[in-house]
Amino acid sequence: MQPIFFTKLSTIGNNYLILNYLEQPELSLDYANLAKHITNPRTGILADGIIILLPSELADFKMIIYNRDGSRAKTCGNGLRLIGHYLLEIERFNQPQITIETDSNVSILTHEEDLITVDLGFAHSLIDPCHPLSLKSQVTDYCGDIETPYGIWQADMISMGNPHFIIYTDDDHEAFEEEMERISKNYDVNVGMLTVINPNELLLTTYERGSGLTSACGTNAAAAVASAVARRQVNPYELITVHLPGGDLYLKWNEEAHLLATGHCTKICCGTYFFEGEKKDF
Ligand SMILES: N[C@@H](CCC[C@H](N)C(=O)O)C(=O)O
Repeated sequence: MQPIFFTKLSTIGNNYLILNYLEQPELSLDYANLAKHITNPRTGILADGIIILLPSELADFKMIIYNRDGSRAKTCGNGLRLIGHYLLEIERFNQPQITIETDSNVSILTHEEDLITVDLGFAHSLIDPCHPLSLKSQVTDYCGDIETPYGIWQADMISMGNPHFIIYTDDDHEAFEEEMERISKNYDVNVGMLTVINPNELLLTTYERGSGLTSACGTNAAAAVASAVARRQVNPYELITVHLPGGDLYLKWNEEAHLLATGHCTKICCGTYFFEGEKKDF
């Protein structure tokens, strides 16, 4: 039985267990298996995933993300801000900005008091990965057709380092939950149903790859803003409020066409989980 010390943090209801291996990387652990067990709502600590915090040779710190089902994620917008919040608390975020390596790239974090902003960089098209979205992008550069029981849907196929489909609708998002799950599993992507409220406000529901419906997904919100800016549905260079089931996230497409996300983070609890390896569920 291996004791795993964790800290659980949440931002607008998207919550992760942070395992701090900065001082002594724990390399022998099967993190994928651990993620499945430790996040189990009945026999573990309910969470959307785990984040392993490690030293980095490329950046100030490194983080590795596992979803609830044990799949590894390339990056995590909310997780990056949660790591910033955690590093502030343990007094390892003493400079104006820090850099975090993920499986996808290096992201920059800044803070004002305890409000963390993450620069998620460019949005890219999943259709043509060499195509960063810009105000000159054409819809055909990033939008593709997908087959659904409702007919052919159009999805904006966007990478924020991890893969996203953004689907526009004016209908109630709840009606599409099953279909979002099917699309997520078929295409191995995070799926966002998006409604444009006005040029500074969006409504978004996300079915996350590997974690299911969550209260909020930072990279999906960034992909939604990138799509909506490219389609001239929301204003570039201004703060866009994205209303998510767990609350509001504030995003901006800046002058460099980078996506920035800001929102509050909360520490929920910390403790020790006793990992038995392969365990039987009830
Ligand atoms: N909740 C995250 C995204 C986590 C990873 C995602 N499920 C994936 O597998 O790509 C966020 O806030 O970005």
